[in-house]
This record gives sequence, C-alpha cells and structure tokens, in this order.
Amino acid sequence: MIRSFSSREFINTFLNGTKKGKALDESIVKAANEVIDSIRVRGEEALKEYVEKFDGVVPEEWEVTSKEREEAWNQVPESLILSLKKAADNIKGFHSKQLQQSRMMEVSSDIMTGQLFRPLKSVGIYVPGGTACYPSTVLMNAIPAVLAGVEEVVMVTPARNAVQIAPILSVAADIAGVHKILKIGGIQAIAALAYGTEKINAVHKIVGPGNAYVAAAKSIVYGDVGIDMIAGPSEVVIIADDSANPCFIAADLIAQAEHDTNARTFLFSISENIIQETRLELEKQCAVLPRREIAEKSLKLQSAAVKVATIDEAFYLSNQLAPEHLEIQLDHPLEYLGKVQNAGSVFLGHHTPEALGDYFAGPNHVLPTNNTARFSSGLSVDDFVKKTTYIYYSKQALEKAAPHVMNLAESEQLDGHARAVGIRMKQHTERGM
Ligand SMILES: NC(=O)c1ccc[n+]([C@@H]2O[C@H](COP(=O)([O-])OP(=O)(O)OC[C@H]3O[C@@H](n4cnc5c(N)ncnc54)[C@H](O)[C@@H]3O)[C@@H](O)[C@H]2O)c1
Ligand SMILES: N[C@H](CO)Cc1c[nH]c[nH+]1
Ligand SMILES: [Zn+2]
Repeated sequence: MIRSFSSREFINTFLNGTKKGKALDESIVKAANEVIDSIRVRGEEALKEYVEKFDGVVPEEWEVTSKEREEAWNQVPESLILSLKKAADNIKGFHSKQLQQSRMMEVSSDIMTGQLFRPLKSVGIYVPGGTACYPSTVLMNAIPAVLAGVEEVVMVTPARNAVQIAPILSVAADIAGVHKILKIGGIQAIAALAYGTEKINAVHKIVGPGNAYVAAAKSIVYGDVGIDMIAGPSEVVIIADDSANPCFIAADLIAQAEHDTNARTFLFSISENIIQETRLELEKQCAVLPRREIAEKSLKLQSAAVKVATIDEAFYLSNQLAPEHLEIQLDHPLEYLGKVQNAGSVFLGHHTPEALGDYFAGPNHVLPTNNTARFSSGLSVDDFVKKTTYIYYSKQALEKAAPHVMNLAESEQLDGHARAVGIRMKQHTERGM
C-alpha cells in the first residue's frame, strides 16, 4: 500500500518529479476566475446561482440566525461541548502568548521610532465542509482572530444540500467568539467575502484551509484582500527508528491519509524492519476504517517509505520537503529539534500523535503545506494584526540627519526628496530657529 523509495527516487519523484505538489491547478483557477468575476459584477444574483450549482440548496438567509445558534447547543452532546471547551482553552492559552503590545523605541532624547499594533477590522474564516465537518478548524481559525481584537469575524462554511450547517460547527463558533456564520462555501464564499454583495459585507482578510477550489479562489482575490496562505492537501513526515512502534506509525499515517485522497504521507526510517511492520499495520488498520477508500487511495498514490542510511539523512529529506507536520518518533526526541529547518509543526516522541495537535494541544493546525514551510508559518495572532511604524525627530535631530538624507536622495536623483529636508534647513538658518 505504501511504496518503497530510495532517497534518490524520493527526491526525483516527490521533490522534483511527477509527484511534486502544485500550488494551484490551472483549470481550477480558470473556473474560479469565472465564478469570482460573476459574483463581483452581479452580486447576490450570481452568488445564489453558484451556491445552487455547487452546493445544491440555496438557504433562505445566508446567515445562521441567533435562534439557530442557540438551538444548536441542545443538539450537541454535553461531553463533546466539554471537549471543545477544553481544546479552546488550550488554543487560547497558546495563542495569547503571541499577542504583542505596540512599542516605542526611544533612540535618543529627541528621536523616537515605534510600531503600532492594530487588529484587522474584519476577517473571513473558511471552514471546510465538503467531505467532513471540522469544528476544530473553527477554533483554530477564530480564536487567534478574536484574541487579536478583530471586530468582525465572519465564518463561512458550505451547507452542502442541507439548509442548516452542522450544530457542532455553530457551537464551536460560539465558543471561539465568531460574530457571524454564513452558510456558503467553495469559490463563491471566497468571492462574497472578498468583494461583498448586496447582503454581505466585504472583509479585509480571508484565512483558513479548503480544497483546491478554495485555494484557487483565495489566490485570485489576494491583493484585493489579504489571505493567510494557499493551503494544499495535508501532509505528514514520520522519522522513526527501531524504538518506534509500527502500530503508532501506521495509525498516524492513516490519520493524515483519511483527510483527502491527495493527502501526502511519508515514512523515513533507518530500519527496514519498521518499514515492513508498518506496511502490515497499514493493511490491518485501514481495513476497519470508515474512510477506508479515501485513506487507501491516498496511501497508494501519495505516500512513500524511504529506507535511509542515517537519521541525518532522514532530516535532510524532511527539510527538503518542508512538511506541514513532522513527527519525530525517536527516543530523546528533543535532542533532534535542532535538526529541523523546515516544517509547519513538529510532534516529538512516541506519545505525541499529530492528531493531538489537530485538536487539542494548543498550537494552530492551519499550517503551511506543499513545500511552503521553507518560507512561511502556521496561522497565528500575527495574521490578524497590522503593524504601523512611526517616527518622530526634533528640529535638532533633523539638522543632524539632514546631510545624510540629502546625500542619499541626490544619489537617487530625487531632488524633491532632498528639497523636503533642505527647505527646512534653509528656514531654520533664515529664521535663526
Ligand atoms: N490544513 C488544515 O488545517 C485543514 C483542516 C481541515 C481540512 N483541511 C483540508 O481541507 C480540504 C477540505 O476540502 P473539502 O472538499 O472537504 O471541503 P471545502 O469546504 O474546502 O470544499 C467544498 C466546496 O468545494 C466546492 N466544489 C466542489 N466541487 C466543485 C467543482 N467541481 N467546482 C466548483 N466548486 C466545487 C463546493 O462549493 C463545496 O462546497 C481537505 O483537503 C482537507 O484535508 C485542511
Ligand atoms: N490535520 C489537519 C491539518 O492538516 C487538521 C485537522 C482537522 N481535523 C482533523 N485534522
Ligand atoms: Zn488531521
């Protein structure tokens, strides 16, 4: 089910070859452009057409009413509400440490520079709802936004042939502090959030994962609004030696594979025995999985087991791939943290499954995929904050800086810039200021 690759074959196939991930699919981008253009021009009328076309049913109102939100609480078991609340507490705890205060850096008594931190006014959070229902993604998207102080957090999620969204999503939204929930998904939701319609206000930034249609739509609207990232299918790399348990490795590979037939799962091990045992475990565990078809397809098409010569080689491959999730299933895992150069989130040791991070531990599960952890990071409070710098110079401070500023301006042949300083110097001299 999981194919073996040598290191070289792995690099040629998954990093440089036929299975190298692609940020966007051109035909999907083309289709998304059409939908977005229509909604931008024709607003509500086009939005309804596309919701009907792609999601089956057009709800009477886009927004989940406060009555519906209240009633949702009676439809979710108490134990599940408790789990959501505990997870939310951990997520809040972790993200609250990311909050930063505006700061002033006094350079000297007559020069000040600084940074103002201001929350975005409104954001849209996308919660996927095509093939599964993700209350955890509601918490992961909304909690950092609310902590940052965003005034209006608008969640969108497809109702998919139903008039209502799943009650658990609404409850998670209440726990996280979401202000509005709209029953719209896919490209049409991104278009409505980016450009607004007669009934929907445009937001300033759109965050959250989704399928290839959602990713394409986010890439198109970027520039008119902010986005967090272009999220691709989920990924996990597991680095393991003989100290690992093949049952755990297989379970963690399946946990990613069941998301999506395009999810990518990799095992790098110095032990041939571990690879063989994991293969057997995968067969066994997949056989009893409700989402067996999805997981098996993903494992067959998008996974690899690589027998490496050394642990360093495993880290080399992982850093080249820059996976969304990296599990280090080795004894004394903390000792290996220094070897991690590129990864969205790292799971240390034999008892820290990636699923723990998906739901509960606190760090965000909206993470960079498809090699983008080389240059980007998971969702955080920072995504919901703008930083405005400021500068203050006294007259005397400007006089000291003036020759340098004028030199530099003249070197760029921008006389207007030089004059903006020079004119002040002239007045200071003339008026004996
Ligand atoms: N990174 C994360 O944190 C995270 C969390 C949860 C889910 N995910 C990923 O998000 C993805 C969710 O995908 P999904 O499909 O289940 O839900 P989704 O909500 O992203 O997409 C469903 C929507 O896609 C649109 N769509 C489907 N087929 C279409 C077509 N042919 N043309 C135009 N639009 C079409 C429909 O409007 C539909 O409602 C999965 O890949 C999953 O792994 C990631
Ligand atoms: N593993 C997903 C992110 O890659 C997040 C998730 C949500 N629910 C379960 N898993
Ligand atoms: Zn997951």
